[in-house]
Parts: sequence; structure tokens; C-alpha cells
Amino acid sequence: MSMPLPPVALYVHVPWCVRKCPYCDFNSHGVGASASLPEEAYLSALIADLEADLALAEGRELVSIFIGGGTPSLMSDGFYRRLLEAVSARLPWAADIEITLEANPGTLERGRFAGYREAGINRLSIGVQSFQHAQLTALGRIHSGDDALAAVGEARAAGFDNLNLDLMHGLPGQTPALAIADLETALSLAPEHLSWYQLTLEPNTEFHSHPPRLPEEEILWDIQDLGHERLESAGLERYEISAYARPGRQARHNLNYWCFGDYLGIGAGAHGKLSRRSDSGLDIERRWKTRQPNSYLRRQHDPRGFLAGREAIAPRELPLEFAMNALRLVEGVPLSTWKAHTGLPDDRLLTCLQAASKKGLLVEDEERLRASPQGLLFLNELLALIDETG
Ligand SMILES: C[S@@+](CC[C@H](N)C(=O)[O-])C[C@H]1O[C@@H](n2cnc3c(N)ncnc32)[C@H](O)[C@@H]1O
Ligand code: SF4
Repeated sequence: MSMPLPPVALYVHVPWCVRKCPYCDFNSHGVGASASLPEEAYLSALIADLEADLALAEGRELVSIFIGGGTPSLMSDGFYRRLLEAVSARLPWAADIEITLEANPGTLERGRFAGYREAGINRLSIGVQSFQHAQLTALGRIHSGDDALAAVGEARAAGFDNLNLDLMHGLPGQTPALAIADLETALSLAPEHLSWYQLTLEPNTEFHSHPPRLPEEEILWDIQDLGHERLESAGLERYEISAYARPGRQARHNLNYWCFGDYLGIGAGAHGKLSRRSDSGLDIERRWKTRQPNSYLRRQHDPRGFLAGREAIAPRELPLEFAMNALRLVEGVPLSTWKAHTGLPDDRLLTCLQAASKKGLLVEDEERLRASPQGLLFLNELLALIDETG
């Protein structure tokens, strides 16, 4: 019998922001507050991009849609209504599909969230980062703490009952007390999900060339320990390195990535991962689209199409690729996911995990692939070991 294919999700990228943040290495382009964006042209490009990728879904139902950026909340509700209509006319959806949109509190227009809800978006991810003036300024954000509070209020009033707040920690000038104060404010808003990322200095960002002064290592550890304890005591369970959720509110879209599910990626610079049945099980490919927004728009009228590159994942690389995702999850993944999502037999993975188990970086479990608490702290070391033995 032929292998079943993994579940499939859809990622949609919106590449524009009001201003480029100095720490950000995403495919996002600052256009200023008063720019008018080419909504019509981008919508028709996204639909053409989806059309070209439709066959890759092989008739599977979409389990989730994630509209990320950039700043998707720069686009109107009409844009998303038409986009979601176009997607649903072309691909079947799971009855309980999760449809998330990333929103920036600095782009809040009255009534916009209600329009998004009516368009069919059922989860908002709000980029709060911090509620403190000094930290928001250091991060070059365009919004204030009050804007973030107003955005959450507006989201609730619009009927969103599934909210994620993005917060960062380890920020310039941040003490443990300030980091916990941010979490207290976030918790007072009772989000269903909270992403709590430690600020990293990424290559090709302004912070990389002109690094700000960050808290000392010991302070960073204190922030992490205190924050983790506080979030768990408030009923937000840590299920991934940086993600906390109320029971049943884990982000389905991210869970699909971390469990090595498939996803189509449309929009400037969007990445996808797709499996195809083959004689040996599954052939898995990564694909990515043209990155520059203007080049992407031009590709609609170019016989080359939107695709900028594609690469098969060689069977040798699969253990690492799989583990890089699965091991981010605190509970790991059932070992059966490996076979189901790579088409390869278990022994291939198990051989290269033995060394990691011996070092105490993996929990010995015949049913699940799961990092130990030590392994979660030193994930890079664990992944390097898997890579060497893969
Ligand atoms: C793609 S960004 C988009 C969200 C939206 N554009 C915004 O910034 O509000 C997703 C999240 O990644 C996090 N992030 C981005 N760059 C980061 C960095 N260098 N270190 C840690 N977290 C980062 C931020 O919390 C951000 O909200
Ligand atoms: S608003 Fe978000 S995507 Fe845009 S530059 Fe800032 S962090 Fe990056």
C-alpha cells in the first residue's frame, strides 16, 4: 500500500512593515506610515501563486492557514475576505481549520479587527514585544504599551476568542523585575497563547552591526527561570521552547511545522515543504518564492513563475531536519510520526539518536522522541550530535 501523506497547512507572507525593526531578519520591508500598498496586485499574485502550487496539496484538506509577515495587519479586511474566498474555492478545509493573522498594535485602525473576524480569521497573533516605553523604544517599535492594550481590547470586542501575544525578553536595559512586569500585564489580558522569545542578534540586522547592550548572562537565566515559573503558575503550559498555551490552545499551525507536517508557502519569500509518494516511501522537498516584493509582483507575468528555488531533502539529512523541529516540543513527538512523515524505517533514526541518549540529552522512551530538560537547554549540542551520526 502507498504511504499516506502528512497533513498540509498554508502559509501566506505579507512582506511590508511601517518601519524595519533593528533586530528583525524576516523578509520585511519598511514603507513608512502613509504608504499605500499594492493590495490588488498582491492579491492577484497570491492567487496565481496558489494556483501554481495547488497540485502539491494532492487533494489534502488544509489543517491551518497562517498569515505572517512583515505586518499583515497593514492590509484591509476586504483583502483577506477575498483571499480566503479564493483559497476555499481551490482547496478543501478541515471543519475546525485554524486561521491566524499576525497583527501589529501600531497599525490598529478602528473596526479593522472586526472586519478580519468577519473575513474568516479566527486567531490573532499580536506583536506586543514589551509594554515598557524604554524597551519598546530600544526595539524601534512603532507602538506604545497602551496601543498593545487597546489592540487586545479591540480583538476581544471583535469576538476573537483565540489570541496569541508575542513578547520578547532579554531586552536592552531589562531587569528580571521589568521582564516579569511585562508578563504580569500580558497575563492580566488572559491570552490563550503566549510566545516568549529571547532576543537574538541575527546576521544582516542593524543590531548585529551595532549591538545594543544586553543584560548579563546571569540576568538572562534569572529572567527565564522566573518567567517560566510565572507563566506555568498562571495556567499557561510551556509546550515548545518559546511557546506557552492554555490546554487545547497550542498553535496548530506551528505544531504542524514542529511535527514535520507539509505546508504550502505563498507570497514574497514564502517557504514551503511538500512530500510526494515515491517507490522508497516519500520524497520531501523544500521550496521558496521570489523574495523582493516588487520582483515577486513582476513574476506574475513572467513564464518562470514565483518559484525562486527548490531542494530535495536528502534521506541523509532527514534525521536532523526532523529532529530540529520535533525536539523543540517539550513533549516531543510520537516516534510513529517519523515513519509517517518521512517514509523511512525507525531504525534509521534510532541509530543516530543512541549517542544523544547516552549523553542524557534525550529521554529514553520507546514510543516518543523527546529531549531531556538538559537537551532542551542545549538543543544545538543535541542537534550537532544527531547531525554527526545521521
Ligand atoms: C515575524 S515577527 C512578526 C510579527 C509582527 N511583524 C510584529 O513584529 O509585531 C514574529 C515574532 O518574532 C519575534 N522576533 C522577531 N525577531 C526576533 C529576534 N531577533 N529575536 C527574538 N524574537 C524575535 C517577535 O516577537 C515577533 O513578534
Ligand atoms: S514589525 Fe515585525 S516583521 Fe516588521 S520589521 Fe518589525 S519585527 Fe520585523
